[in-house]
Amino acid sequence: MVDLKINTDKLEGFVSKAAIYSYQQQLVLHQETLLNKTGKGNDFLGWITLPDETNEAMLGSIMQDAREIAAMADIYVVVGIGGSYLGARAVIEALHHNFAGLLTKQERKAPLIVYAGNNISEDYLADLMDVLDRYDYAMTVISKSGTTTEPAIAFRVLRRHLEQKYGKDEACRRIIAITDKSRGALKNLADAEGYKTYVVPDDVGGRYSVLTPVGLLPIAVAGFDIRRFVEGARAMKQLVTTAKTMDENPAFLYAAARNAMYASGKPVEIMVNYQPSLIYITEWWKQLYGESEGKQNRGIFPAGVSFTTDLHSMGQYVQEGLRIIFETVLSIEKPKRDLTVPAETDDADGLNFVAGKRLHEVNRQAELGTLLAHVDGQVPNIVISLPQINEHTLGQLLYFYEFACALSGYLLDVNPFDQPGVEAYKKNMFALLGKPGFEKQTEELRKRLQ
Ligand SMILES: O=P(O)(O)OC[C@H]1O[C@H](O)[C@H](O)[C@@H](O)[C@@H]1O
Repeated sequence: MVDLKINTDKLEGFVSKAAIYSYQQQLVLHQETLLNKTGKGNDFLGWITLPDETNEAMLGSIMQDAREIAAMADIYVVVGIGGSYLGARAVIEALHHNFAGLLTKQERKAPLIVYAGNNISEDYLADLMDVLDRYDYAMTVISKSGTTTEPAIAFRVLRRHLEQKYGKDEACRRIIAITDKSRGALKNLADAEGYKTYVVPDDVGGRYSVLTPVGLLPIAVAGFDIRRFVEGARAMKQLVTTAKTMDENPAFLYAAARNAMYASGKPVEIMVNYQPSLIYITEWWKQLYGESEGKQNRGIFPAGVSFTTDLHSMGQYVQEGLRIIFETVLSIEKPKRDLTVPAETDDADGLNFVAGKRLHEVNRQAELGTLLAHVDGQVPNIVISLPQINEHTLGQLLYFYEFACALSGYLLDVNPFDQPGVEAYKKNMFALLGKPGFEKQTEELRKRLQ
């Protein structure tokens, strides 16, 4: 069953319902194009059928690995960047206790997941190793291409640390590589060292890979139910790949609404949440939409805020800054916990008017009040709601975002499955570091920096 809902009522007055519904026919064609694999980037459509293809054998193998890892490690290091880590982190942080790092392993019932290889900060990695000196740990290194610099450097450093700590054979038992089936430096290394490996399928790009072992292994190690997660995605797949009208298909409505916003002069979409645990869902969404749509000098700019925290910083800009923004609120109907505001006899802080109310009720009124204030400030709002955060609803949500992204990219007439622009910084970095083969650029760039 799908329980994700999308509401575009608060776009009224900015774009007409007719303008949104005018995308209907195109969306039906794009849906077919995706399923028939006849559109742009059609060699990267393997993600569409992942929810059906992830069978019991795959889930069983990952869950078995997760049990073994849990038995040997207090900490599990996930080495990867971009699509090779954001999906796992998004789901894990959404499901985790907010202070998982301060709980014991027994309380967590699983190793603590930490992340490396998503930056090149010396301080970050050195600080991480201080911690890894003190705890039992294991790690996975995830890179589809197997050649990305950030995770490759982190893995080189951490591999040395792991081998010094446990010896080569035991270190080998504690490493799983997730990469291309046959190509890339990581694949070569994994073969040479004898690491266990999982494959990122050729036709699944990094940012669409959360339903492969790239996302599933870390999520399982963190103690969450990957079967329910895949089931959620499967339910959403069934809906968004078959429903042919805007009213039935939430991916149609989201893709159409955001394109109508863009066409009306609002090129910035801010994803809003009211739970800090959802910040990485926004980070994952930013990569998905930013890399998929930002090309050929077009695309909606994906930004994110976490309210009410950011109402005390970015709130001012959203309310009164340049009117180029629309918001998409990810609204959660029911919290996982139960906490009420206590009553005080002297009411010195004047808060007795909320005494006895759940904190969630206060948060909810903040959400509704903000929605109206922002709409009054000329910031239209789309609302995506989930009854609660759990593995099933997250599976639905992530697949919904993926399918809507593919449709939205086609509406913008770009290839939503490539990211040619990402290479520019890499080439410069290699040249500046003096990588063999980049000699000419090295000289040119160094001159420009003098
Ligand atoms: O999995 P990898 O090949 O290491 O790629 C990791 C990430 O970095 C690349 O530069 C791309 O921009 C991302 O789309 C990708 O997810």
